Amino acid sequence: MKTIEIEHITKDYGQHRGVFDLSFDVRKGEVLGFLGPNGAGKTTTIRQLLGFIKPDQGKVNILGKDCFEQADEIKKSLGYLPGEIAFIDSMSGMEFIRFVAKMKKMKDLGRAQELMEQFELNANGKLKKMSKGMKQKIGIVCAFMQDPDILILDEPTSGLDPLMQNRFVELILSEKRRGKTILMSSHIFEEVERTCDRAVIIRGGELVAVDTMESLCSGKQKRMEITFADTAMAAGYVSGFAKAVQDEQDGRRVTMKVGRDIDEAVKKAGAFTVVDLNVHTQSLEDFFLHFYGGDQS
Ligand SMILES: Nc1ncnc2c1ncn2[C@@H]1O[C@H](COP(=O)(O)OP(=O)(O)OP(=O)(O)O)[C@@H](O)[C@H]1O
Repeated sequence: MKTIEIEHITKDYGQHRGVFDLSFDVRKGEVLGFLGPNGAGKTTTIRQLLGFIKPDQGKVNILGKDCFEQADEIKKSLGYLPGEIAFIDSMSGMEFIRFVAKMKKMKDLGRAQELMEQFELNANGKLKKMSKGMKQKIGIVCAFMQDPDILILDEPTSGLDPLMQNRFVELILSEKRRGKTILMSSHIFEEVERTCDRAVIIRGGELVAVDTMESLCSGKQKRMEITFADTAMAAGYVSGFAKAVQDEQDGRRVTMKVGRDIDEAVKKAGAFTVVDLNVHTQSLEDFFLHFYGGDQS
């Protein structure tokens, strides 16, 4: 069942800025990664889901309701973390959390308290004196504290240190186990790889790819480096495995890029004496640059 449906939306800001004929959906209970370089149109898409702007063409629905016309009804089931949060600087973090809770008509702040503990957040200080990371934690508390069924998160870990990024991944995984539906834009490939079931990749406002993480990552390659006991063995290996290249400086060493043929690469080496072996996996980031093309900013 589709929880979020984006059907052929266009929001044209001119000069090829915006999103163009974009379609994808988020299924009930899945975590969908929404990826693309700066200016690709992720926030523009998310703002249409929140009903802040109306598509020029096409339809955006959440739970079968129109995101623009029925935004107020949808908001009851939705937790939203904006890319840039509009804080009221004169408030303390805790006052802001209470203010948001009041707007959401929440009475019980138990879940907010749990989240503050989980993210080691002391929200008593004034917002204007808080670091970007602390403000981001407040945004996370506000998005999750009502225990919504659907979460839309725009760059959720921006400003968080690696330890807190990890806590965030744990939070997403536990919410996923509880059946939540999550759409998350991100530049952090590791968090996408660890949390998402599928990913949508956009560039220049247009869809580039949509697939399961498993299938997207199956194209990831490894760089393998084998050192044999002598140069004759290395030459023998290269003659039997065309992808391998013998090192010009150290003739005992061969290097190659392997994917699904890793088994063949390893088994062929077994015919010789291996003295060293190194395997470097292509990062998800390097891998996705192939989809992004050369216009990363
Ligand atoms: N209100 C607006 N008026 C004019 N142009 C806009 C407006 N909002 C966004 N744009 C342009 O639309 C394009 C997409 O912007 P958007 O913020 O959606 O990208 P993004 O994928 O979220 O990027 P980032 O990763 O940098 O946050 C950009 O070229 C941006 O300058």
